[in-house]
Amino acid sequence: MSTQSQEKELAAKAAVQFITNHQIVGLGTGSTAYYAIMEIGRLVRNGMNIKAIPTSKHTQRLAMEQGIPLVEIAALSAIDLTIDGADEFTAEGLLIKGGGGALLHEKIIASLSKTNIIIADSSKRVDKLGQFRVPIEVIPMACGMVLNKLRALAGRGTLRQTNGTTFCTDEGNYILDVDFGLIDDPCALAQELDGLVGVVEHGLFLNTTTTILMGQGDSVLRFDRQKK
Ligand SMILES: O=C(CO)[C@H](O)[C@H](O)COP(=O)(O)O
Repeated sequence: MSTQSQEKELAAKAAVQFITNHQIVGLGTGSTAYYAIMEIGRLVRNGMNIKAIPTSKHTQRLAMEQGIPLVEIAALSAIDLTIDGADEFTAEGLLIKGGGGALLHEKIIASLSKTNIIIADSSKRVDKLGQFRVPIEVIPMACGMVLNKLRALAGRGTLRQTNGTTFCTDEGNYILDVDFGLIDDPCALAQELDGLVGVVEHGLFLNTTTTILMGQGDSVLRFDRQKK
C-alpha cells in the first residue's frame, strides 16, 4: 500500500472512533471515505448499532454491500456525525470538495450534521485554497452562461469530462472545474458563486467543518474548528 493510501486509512480509522452507538452517521464519498465505510461496515457486523446516510449513489452501494443500515434523508432533521474527505483543506477548516462530483449531497449532509469530521492524507493540506480547481455544479442548459459569468470573476472553467463523455452528477447536472488561482478571500468568492443563476452548488465548504484528521506518515494530526 502506498504512503498516501496508508495516511487515508489511518485518518479514516481515527475518525470512525468518534462514532457511538445509536448515532445517525453521514458517509462521505471518495477514496478516503472508502476506508471509513469499510471500517464502519466491520464494526456494524460486530454489533455496532447505527444508521447511515450516504452522500452519493456510489457510497450508497458501498454501504449496502457492507451491510450498513441506511436511512432516508427526508426522514431526518439532523445527523449526528459525518465523515467525509476533501480535495484541499487549510488548518483553519476551509475546504474545496467535489473532486468526486458529489458536492451537492455532501454539502446538504454537512449542513445537517452536528459534527463534521474531514479525513485526508497529508497531500491535501494547503495554506491557501485554489491549487485544486473549484468544482461547480450547474444546470446543463446554463453551462455556457455560467462559464461567461465566471470569466468576469477571473475564473477559467472547463466542463468536466470522464472517458470522453460529459460527467453527470447524481442529480443529472454538470460540473465545471474552475481555476481562480490561489483564492485570497474564499468567503467573498463563495458569496459571488451563491449568487450566480444556473449554479446549483459549489465546492467551497467554508463553515461546516468541525475537525480535520490528517494522516501523516504513521500518525494522525488533528485540526479543530468550531462550527459557526
Ligand atoms: O469531495 C469529494 C467527492 O465529491 C471527495 O471527498 C474529495 O474529492 C476527496 O476524494 P479522495 O478522498 O478520493 O481524495
